[in-house]
Amino acid sequence: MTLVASHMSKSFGRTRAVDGVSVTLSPGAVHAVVGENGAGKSTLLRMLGGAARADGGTMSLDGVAYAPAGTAEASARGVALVFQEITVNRSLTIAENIFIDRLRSFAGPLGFIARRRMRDAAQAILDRLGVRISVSADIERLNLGEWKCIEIARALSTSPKVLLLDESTAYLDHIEVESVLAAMRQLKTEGMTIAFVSHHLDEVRAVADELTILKDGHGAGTFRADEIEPDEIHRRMVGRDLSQGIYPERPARATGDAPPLVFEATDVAAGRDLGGVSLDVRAGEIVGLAGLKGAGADGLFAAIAGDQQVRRGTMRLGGNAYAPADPGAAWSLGVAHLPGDRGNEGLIADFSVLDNLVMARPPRRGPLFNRRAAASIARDLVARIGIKTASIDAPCTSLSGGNLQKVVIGKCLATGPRLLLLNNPTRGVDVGARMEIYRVIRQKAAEGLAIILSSEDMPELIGLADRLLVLRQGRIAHSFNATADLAEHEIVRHMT
Ligand SMILES: Nc1ncnc2c1ncn2[C@@H]1O[C@H](COP(=O)(O)OP(=O)(O)OP(=O)(O)O)[C@@H](O)[C@H]1O
Repeated sequence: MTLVASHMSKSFGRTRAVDGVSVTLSPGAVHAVVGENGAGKSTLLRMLGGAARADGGTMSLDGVAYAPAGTAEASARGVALVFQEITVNRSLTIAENIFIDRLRSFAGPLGFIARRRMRDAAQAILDRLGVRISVSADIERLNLGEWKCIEIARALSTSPKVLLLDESTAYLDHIEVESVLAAMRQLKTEGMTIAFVSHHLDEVRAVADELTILKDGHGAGTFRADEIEPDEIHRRMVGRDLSQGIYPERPARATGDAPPLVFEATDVAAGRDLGGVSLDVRAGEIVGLAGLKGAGADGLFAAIAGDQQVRRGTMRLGGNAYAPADPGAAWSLGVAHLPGDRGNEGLIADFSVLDNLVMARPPRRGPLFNRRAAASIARDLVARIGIKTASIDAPCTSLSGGNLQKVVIGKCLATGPRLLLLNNPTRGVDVGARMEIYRVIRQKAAEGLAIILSSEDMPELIGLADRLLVLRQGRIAHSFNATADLAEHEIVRHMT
């Protein structure tokens, strides 16, 4: 099915999120949409998928006018959209989540849902996607990437002709990314029309036939994917040359006394995943953690951040025994945690940018909230991290996904922590903004902050971490004492 969208526009108040953008999505082809955070990618996809009403422009499907009033109408016309944020309902089963809009189609003559049939159908879709998820698994125990796969399966359950994926790979580890990219290739050969948003040009180059670049709501060109070089894409997206690399220079290794130890874990076991890990982090150090989902990094962060009680082993912070009873206790002892899922854990979306930035440690004058000090902290962070927002009082619901991520980072820095736990800090963040964030992280380390960085992005670990630990099955499988000359495959080799 061919989806033609001409001169699409959408404003939010005075923000022209999408301004006169045209795209043509063709059957049997994958069309990537790339651009900086806030460039209008999600808004464009949402209009195509019926989740946002266009202010201007026209669309057609195989030549027939198409102006969906909602996602249900789009779906009935054969267009399915996977949203950027996680929308899985944790109180439902995996199969119910996949068929959430069509539960009734599994109802028998007496109105009971034929659960077995629904489960089999759900499993068939997951298998088609190539991901190893069993429908009988407990949904609460799945990780973010697996939830994302359930959402993609939900989109496929309607047998769409057009599939729109908004940053669906951002939550996946590299094995899941491979599965989803392979599924996209397969769907393409079956004649599906596919559009997807990604900040990873390697993915774009791996599967896309065409790509459209958005810049500040405008179309900045549509190209055949094999006809444009990554540097040129970056230049058009960001408006500057990034070929010099996006990682800040590493400081020379200090000679003389080693900086003080900030954090030590000895044989720490916690939850389901963490089997016994020892590590230490010194002031000014960035220690990287690599590993597949469930390999232990999330469990380790949960233990350090006070989200999960330690089953065995000990932790020390600044030389003192450290066993936070809950996340509040960890924050107040100077441990800031940037969670992997900003939607569920990091932000209160209805609150303003200011409120979210200072939430973890609101400045006070006596017993009262000091709004003037809070505004000054918020303004400083907005400028330093480059948060694109109409004002510090705008609600976080008005920010694009990548800018939300920057707010979570700002929130962590605002507390002046001594240990910072970063879980995929640049998930969904565009390359230009990533560069800014890396600069801030490096600068904070230079000021003495101890940082543990867990990431699914191998180049990020190599580019930023001073040392790297590879986790496998809850334990440290390998340590690299330097990362400057590491190749991705050397890390991956220890992960599986
Ligand atoms: N509901 C909303 N209310 C107000 N402004 C909004 C709303 N949704 C989006 N915007 C604004 O529209 C612009 C485009 O946002 P959009 O989410 O489409 O960007 P994006 O390219 O998908 O970014 P990202 O890569 O960060 O996800 C941004 O300036 C954003 O702040």
